[in-house]
Parts: sequence; structure tokens; C-alpha cells
Amino acid sequence: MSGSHFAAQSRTFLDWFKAWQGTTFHDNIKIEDLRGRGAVATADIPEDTVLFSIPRKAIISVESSNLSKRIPEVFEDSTTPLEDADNEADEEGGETSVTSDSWVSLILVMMYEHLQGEKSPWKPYLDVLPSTFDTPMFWSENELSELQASAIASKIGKDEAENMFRGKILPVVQSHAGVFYPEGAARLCEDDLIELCHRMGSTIMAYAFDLENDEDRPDSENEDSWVEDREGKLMMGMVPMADILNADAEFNVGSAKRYVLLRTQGTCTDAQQAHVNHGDDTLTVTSLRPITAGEEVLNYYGPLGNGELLRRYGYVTSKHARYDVVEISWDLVVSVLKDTLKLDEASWGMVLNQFDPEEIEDTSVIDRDLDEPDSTGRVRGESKLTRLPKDLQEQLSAFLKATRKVSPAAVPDKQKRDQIILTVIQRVCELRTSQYPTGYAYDFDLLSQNRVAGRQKMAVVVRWGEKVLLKEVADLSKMKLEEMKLNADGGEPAEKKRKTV
Ligand SMILES: C[S@@+](CC[C@H](N)C(=O)[O-])C[C@H]1O[C@@H](n2cnc3c(N)ncnc32)[C@H](O)[C@@H]1O
Repeated sequence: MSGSHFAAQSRTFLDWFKAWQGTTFHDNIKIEDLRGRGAVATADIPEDTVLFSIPRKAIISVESSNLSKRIPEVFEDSTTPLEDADNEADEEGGETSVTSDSWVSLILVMMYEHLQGEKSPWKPYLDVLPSTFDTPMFWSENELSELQASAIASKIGKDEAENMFRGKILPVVQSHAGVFYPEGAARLCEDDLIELCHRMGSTIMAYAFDLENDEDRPDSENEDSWVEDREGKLMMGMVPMADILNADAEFNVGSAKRYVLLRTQGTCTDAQQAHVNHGDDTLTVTSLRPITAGEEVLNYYGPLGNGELLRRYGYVTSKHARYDVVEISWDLVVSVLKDTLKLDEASWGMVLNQFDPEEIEDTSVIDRDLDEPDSTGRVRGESKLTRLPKDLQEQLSAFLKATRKVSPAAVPDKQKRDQIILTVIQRVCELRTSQYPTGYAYDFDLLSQNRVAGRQKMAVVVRWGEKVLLKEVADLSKMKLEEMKLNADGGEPAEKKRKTV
């Protein structure tokens, strides 16, 4: 797209946005060509300044689009999350309404508005939304192979998405063609419809907001139960202008998207909530701290590692690396335990029998468990691992307690148990690292020498980040093991030794 066409579309979009009754757009920001569109400050902006306001009726949702008025029977009870809808459909022999989840509903609404062309009230907004994506959903096999042993490679879900499109979207579009296609418009063939489903699904994944209803607001005395109760009540919507903002793990505005992500995880503070107004009529985006002229206005998509950021949004950043995760299968851990404990087969079988497979997490997710940004959007403190993964340690500890019951000599005391835990974690990390065909140093070289670009570079960032985390876990385990040995040799008091892990 030429620069002038891009700028003209941005201008048309901004004019269209300002024409909605109830919108505001601060004079000190402008839309620019920044990794797609983004917003920058043209002059200093003080903290707590409303940068723009979006009236609820400007949001594309089941509530605002004409589609739900034209075929209301399709949209009954359309706010149940996808997984729930799938489960219900499975359990009840597929009798659940086809649009009983918010994803399916919003995909249908977006397809309808897109097919309306000039007739859609959101046409200038739809024109600035992307038609191509860098999310792995659209990568070739060769590009995907660059993710190597990253668990992200198995979470793309292209086949599942297409099954959902064929099972839930296409039948609605095809049986209501007279509604979806304006008079005289050519009908799309099945392949083109599937492509449009992918386009709208990916747009929603990277742009849509979870819309909160007032009745969903938490009871401040009982936030946890609110999180539970809130499941199934969400409606999703496309929020013009709020979604023009790029994002990073350090940011300077609060918006509904950030609000909902944090709230969903039950970690949003009152101070953070104060920057979001998602009342009945207007959604506002507010500066969390002073923004200086020339600075990009940045939103927050949550504490996502680069793998997840790539999967949902199609990009990676160095700041998101602090939230990187690695998945480790329990099978790998068990094989290392077996090598380490060296029990005879009969005893080993008895230990395994002690364990109810239902109580075991098949996969341990390793992360750094670091603090989230503060209420001004800044990250402070450590960005390296300081504690060993708690869940994995607990699972190992439970396994070794069971081992002790079968073979007391293998795990005679707590000190030996801690030593085995550290040895196993270190070895597991080494073996998990060896599942990636290239090593830490090789990937580092690719990145530091700028020998990769585009999708390949993003894949290398993801896999290298996972290797960095595995190395941190292995190094920390090794260091703690050495400390234990030193303490044991130096005759430290038993009480102190016990605190090693
Ligand atoms: C909600 S949109 C933000 C607006 C988008 N730049 C546009 O042109 O429409 C999210 C998308 O913006 C891009 N994006 C956001 N933040 C980014 C960043 N820090 N670096 C690179 N791309 C980013 C990604 O393509 C992401 O899927």
C-alpha cells in the first residue's frame, strides 16, 4: 500500500470516528504508520488525560450490528465462551444454538458488516483493519518448523478453527444468504468464505475487546467469586480507535482491553481500574503517566510471553520476554526421576502405582513468576528467574514422598529429597533444551548478527527465549545444589540446610 493511500485511509477513518456523537480525540495525538497504524503524542500529555472516548454504539458487536436484528433467532444467548459452547454441544448432541459463543457471534457480525461494503456504518473502520496476518495460523510448514520444540507450534489450532467455521459459521451464512449479501452482490464460494472466516477470526483475536456489562462488575469484597461468576457473560466487540494502539509490556495508557485481561486474571488493582471507564455509554483510554511529545502511545495486552504474543497478535518484543514460558511434560520428568533414583523395576512400579494420574499435571508450565507492571505501566525489579518453578517442585516433592514410602533408603531425609529435586530439575531442563534442534548460542548468534528477519526472526526469538529460561532454571538449580554441598561440607546447622530449595 502506498504511503499516500495509507495516510488517506487513516484520515478518512479519523474523520468518520470524530463524526460519531460522543467521541473525543485528543489534540496532542496523531495516527501514524508505526508497525501498521499506531498513535504518537505530538505534544506533551499529562498523566490522567483522556486520549479518546468511544461511545458504545460505535463498537461493532452483536448488540450494535443490524445482523442480530435481522436474524435474531441465531443470536439467542450469544455470550457463552467457545469452550463451554463446544462442551454443551458435545454433551447435548449438538443442540446448542450455533451462535451460543461470543467468538462465533462476532465472526458472523464482522463477516456481515464486511459483505455489506458501502452499506456498513463501519466501512471506514473496516478499511483500516488488516487483511493479512503474521500469526502462525498463516505460516507455511517451513516457517512453522523454525519454532522447533516450542509448545506454541502445537497450539495454533488451524484445523479446529476450520472445523468450527464449517460447522457453525458457513451454515448460518449460507442459509441466510439474502441477509448477508446485499442485493445483486456475488456469492462467495466455500473456499473464499473459509478465507474470510480466517481473516475475521484473526482480526478478532488481535483487535477485539471483551466488553464488560455493568452487572458483571466485581463485588469488591468477593473478587474471586466474581471472576468465576463472570465466566460466560462476556460479549466481544471491535472498538474503533482503542484498537489503533500498538502495545508492549511497558505502556502508558489504560484501556478496556488491558482492564479486562488483568481483571480476568484477578490481578487488577484499584489504581489500574481507575484509568478505565467502561460505563454504559462510553469507553475511554487514559494516560497512566506523562507522555512526552514524540512518544508512542502504547497499550498493554497482558503478561504474555513471546510465544503467546506471537500466537495471538503476530509479533514479539524484547520486553515481553520476561513473561516467556516453557512447557515440560511430566513424562520427561518421570524418565529423569527413574534414571536418578535407580530403583529396581518392582519398586519403581510400586511408586508409580502410588500416584493417581488424575492428580498429576501432564505438563508443567515454567515461568519466572515476575511482578506485573505497576499502575503507571512500568516494570520494575528483576527480569531474571529468582525462584525455581513452584508447581514442578511440589509435584516432585510429592513423588519423592511416595518413593520414600516404598524405598526409604532412596530418599532418607528432606535434605536428600531437596538434592534429588534440584538434580532432576537441572537434568530435565538440559534434556528439554536438547529437544530443540539448535542450541542457545547458535540462536543468539542468529539474532545478534541480524541473520534472520520477518517470521523466521520471530520464531527464533520465541525458541531462543525458551532456551534462555531453561538455562536460567538449570543454572539456578545447579547453584542451589552447589550451595547445599558447601553447607553440608561446612557443617551448617540442619535448620539452615533445609531452606536451600
Ligand atoms: C490492536 S492492533 C494495533 C493496531 C495495528 N498496528 C494496526 O495497524 O491496525 C494489534 C496489532 O498491531 C501490531 N502490533 C501491536 N503492537 C506491536 C508492537 N509492539 N510491535 C509490532 N507490532 C505490533 C500487531 O500486528 C498486532 O496484531
